[in-house]
Amino acid sequence: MTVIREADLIDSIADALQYISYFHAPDFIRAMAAAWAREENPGAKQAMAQILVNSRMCAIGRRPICQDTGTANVMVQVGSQARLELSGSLQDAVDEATRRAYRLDTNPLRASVVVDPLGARRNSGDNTPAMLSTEIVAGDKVTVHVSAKGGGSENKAKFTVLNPSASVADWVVQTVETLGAGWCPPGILGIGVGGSADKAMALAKKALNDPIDMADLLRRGPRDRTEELRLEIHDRVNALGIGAQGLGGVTTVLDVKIRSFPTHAASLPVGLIPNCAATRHVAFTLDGRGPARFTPPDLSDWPEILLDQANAQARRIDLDTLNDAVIASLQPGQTLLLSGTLYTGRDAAHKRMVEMLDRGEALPVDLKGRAIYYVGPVDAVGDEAIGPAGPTTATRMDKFTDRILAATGLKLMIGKAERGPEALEAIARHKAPYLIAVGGAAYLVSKAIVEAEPVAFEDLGMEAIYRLKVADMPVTVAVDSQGNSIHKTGPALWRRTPSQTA
Ligand SMILES: O=C(O)C[C@H](O)C(=O)O
Repeated sequence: MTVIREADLIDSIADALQYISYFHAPDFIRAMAAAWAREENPGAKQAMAQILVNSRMCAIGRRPICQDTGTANVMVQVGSQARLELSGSLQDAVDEATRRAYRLDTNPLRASVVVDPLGARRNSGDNTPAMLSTEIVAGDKVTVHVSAKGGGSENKAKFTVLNPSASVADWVVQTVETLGAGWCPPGILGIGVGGSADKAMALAKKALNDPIDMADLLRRGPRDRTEELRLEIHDRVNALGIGAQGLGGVTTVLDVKIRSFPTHAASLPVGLIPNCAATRHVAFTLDGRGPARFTPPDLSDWPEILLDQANAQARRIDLDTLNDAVIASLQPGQTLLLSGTLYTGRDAAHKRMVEMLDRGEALPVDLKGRAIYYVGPVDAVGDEAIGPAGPTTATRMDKFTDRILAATGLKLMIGKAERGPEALEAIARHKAPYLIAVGGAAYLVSKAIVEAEPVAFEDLGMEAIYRLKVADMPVTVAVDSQGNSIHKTGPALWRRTPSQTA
């Protein structure tokens, strides 16, 4: 019987969480670089360029790829001939590893987990508890899959039970079309087919840990029904034209991973979980000889990309002198470099602001004529003004938008992904455009933030309101002051007929 020490397990999981916070896996870099190289829509290509440049910066700077450093998803497979020497529960050990990783002073990760989800939704402060799953397998080793799963992509998880004669591909393609861009495409689709409801979702999650090998599959052709289905879904989803960040383009998915399991004769359960541009996972095996070691990828794995050229064509906007003429002149798809003052505010801050307005109270910040950035940043280290600070999904703020715009005179919103009908109407009514920064380029974006100061709701942790000073922050106009949205026109332009259907 192999004995695995608790300290080795904890150290290995903590190191894995740190490692994946700043290193994309080489298979992901290769797939994203290939998608960037073949992209035809300049806006989508630029978004992927930012993702790749950000990724390389993070590998060098050892800072998080995305401000959403995710929930810690840990799958532990214990060999039946291995013994885990634990002082408490496995959950306790995994939580200790999570706590250590997320609170590491040289690279603190963002605490995103809230306890009491139906009530106070208080941030646990250290990203615990981890999402732990376990399995007893054959053998005398312990294998652990560690991933950091972002909220934006996890929010788009879907489940259905199809009629056994129905098409899984049809359901997946129709479903992805409804997901919008909050999951930060281009990414990976994890699909679980069969089993029971819970089994199908677990399979989908597991599938996301499988290597990205779509390029090989395209080259050699399918060998079985699962590979045929992967190819069909890959082709048909990319033909939807959603593209990077939902801007329209050739690539929406880099790969489609499918796992299946026997199921009831009456059922065809299907789970779908997307993974975003900040796909982060690693696996290791413990054999009783000490903690796992992780080898950093080679910097030559990343393509050489220069962003300066794109920035040279961007329009500079001074946030401190915004006026109606400037606002009215913003065009969907235009790239901007923002400088000046803006405020942050995301889910919890919006809810609280609207509750204050409902009670007739004054807000703690004056948003008149200002821009708000939907962001929950990572804490700063060293001489940083702020840690990685990419945008969060704006769609979640839609229900608050009309009220906030009407009550405050806010003039610009910055986030990621599309706005829904309610927000588009509010934007047109109040002539307050919506801009997007690239989800998954958080460290790059943070380099444009030169000052950051929490000014309200500090009890909300990363959801507090900050005053930021930015210098040349790169954004794209997504919705103009008339309510015209690039998330409608872009994908419509890039939609095409799938080249092959199995
Ligand atoms: O929480 C965040 O910072 C982002 C979130 O993952 C999202 O994609 O909306």
